[in-house]
Amino acid sequence: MSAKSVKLENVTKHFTDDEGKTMTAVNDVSLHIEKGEFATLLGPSGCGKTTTLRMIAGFEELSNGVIMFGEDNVQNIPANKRDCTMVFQSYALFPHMSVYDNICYGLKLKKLSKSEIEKRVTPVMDIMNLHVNKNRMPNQLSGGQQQRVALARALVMEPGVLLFDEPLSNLDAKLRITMRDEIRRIQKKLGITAIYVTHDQSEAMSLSDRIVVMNEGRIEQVGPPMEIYQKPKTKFVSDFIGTANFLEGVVDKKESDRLFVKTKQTTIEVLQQNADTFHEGQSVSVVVRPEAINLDKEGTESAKVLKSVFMGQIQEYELDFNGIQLHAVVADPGGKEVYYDGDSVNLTFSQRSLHVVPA
Ligand SMILES: Nc1ncnc2c1ncn2[C@@H]1O[C@H](COP(=O)(O)OP(=O)(O)OP(=O)(O)O)[C@@H](O)[C@H]1O
Repeated sequence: MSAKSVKLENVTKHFTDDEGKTMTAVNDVSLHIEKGEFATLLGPSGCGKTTTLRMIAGFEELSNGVIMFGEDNVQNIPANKRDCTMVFQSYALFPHMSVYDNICYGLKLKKLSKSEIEKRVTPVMDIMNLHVNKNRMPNQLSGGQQQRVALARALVMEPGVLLFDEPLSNLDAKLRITMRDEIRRIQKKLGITAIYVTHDQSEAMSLSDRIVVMNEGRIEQVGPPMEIYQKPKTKFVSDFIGTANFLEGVVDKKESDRLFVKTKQTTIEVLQQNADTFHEGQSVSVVVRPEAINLDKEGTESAKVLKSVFMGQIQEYELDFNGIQLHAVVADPGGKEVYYDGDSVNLTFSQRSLHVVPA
């Protein structure tokens, strides 16, 4: 298996509907995915992630731009000749073929000998734990087992790039977690370049080296999961990834690595690496993650508890903070003072968990 890097340069896709109206599904997207990297395209329905994946696979033509696999421009290479394989949401197994024959299908098309096929298929079936089901038909398998066969069928092709189009959407919640761990384990073990499409942020967080957040056909931000969560560049990203409270205000003062934001509720000091990209007087939103809010009897800012819910590992609060509602989450509630509906509390914000984005 020889993993390939994938480069998209100014890729655009227009669609024209039956009435001749044109819409832009993917708008000037540039992206470089490294060899062996796991990258996830994440965004709301209709943001263009599947279209982007389909262009990489060769199922859709580009309206503009270039896609490279390694050093090769793949523009004139049809889908079945590209060095990539796609795993689909629907598994797309052949119902009349056994597990083994499904997995071998692509290799037979390539006219590999029986012994060569065996050599490739056996280790993949080992990794995927599929030997016991070798002779079964797809309709005798559970959803998770079918998806495992679909993944095995893709892996035996030893593609330079492995593409996933929401492959776990049809599985129940528990199995989704098992399968995503399995996908990640195998991808790491084999060093495959993987591009994965999902609208499920926890899937993207747990699988990816980098997440590509898309919105309305454009890339909003690319980065490792933690960076996307802690340092969102836009309000859209902070809202789409995790839960966010927003305090709207203006930059009152800035220093090299911090901003002082005057909001209607309070003035907040935020440690901000890119403070120099903001200017005094600029309208901004302070992203306050639920875990950035500390509740105490003593503190600088008072709030009222509207709702307090014990969830086992966490205590969730809805707070009224000078006219706006904040959602707060406190870990390990057993070891801390718990507040109840109607209580007055004081708030402090963990500076390091705050972030400022343009309004
Ligand atoms: N073949 C097509 N003809 C016309 N419009 C299309 C076609 N395929 C996609 N679109 C439109 O392009 C936009 C992007 O679609 P795309 O399927 O890439 O989004 P997505 O982010 O993958 O969404 P979802 O998660 O719902 O699959 C949508 O507005 C969609 O309606």
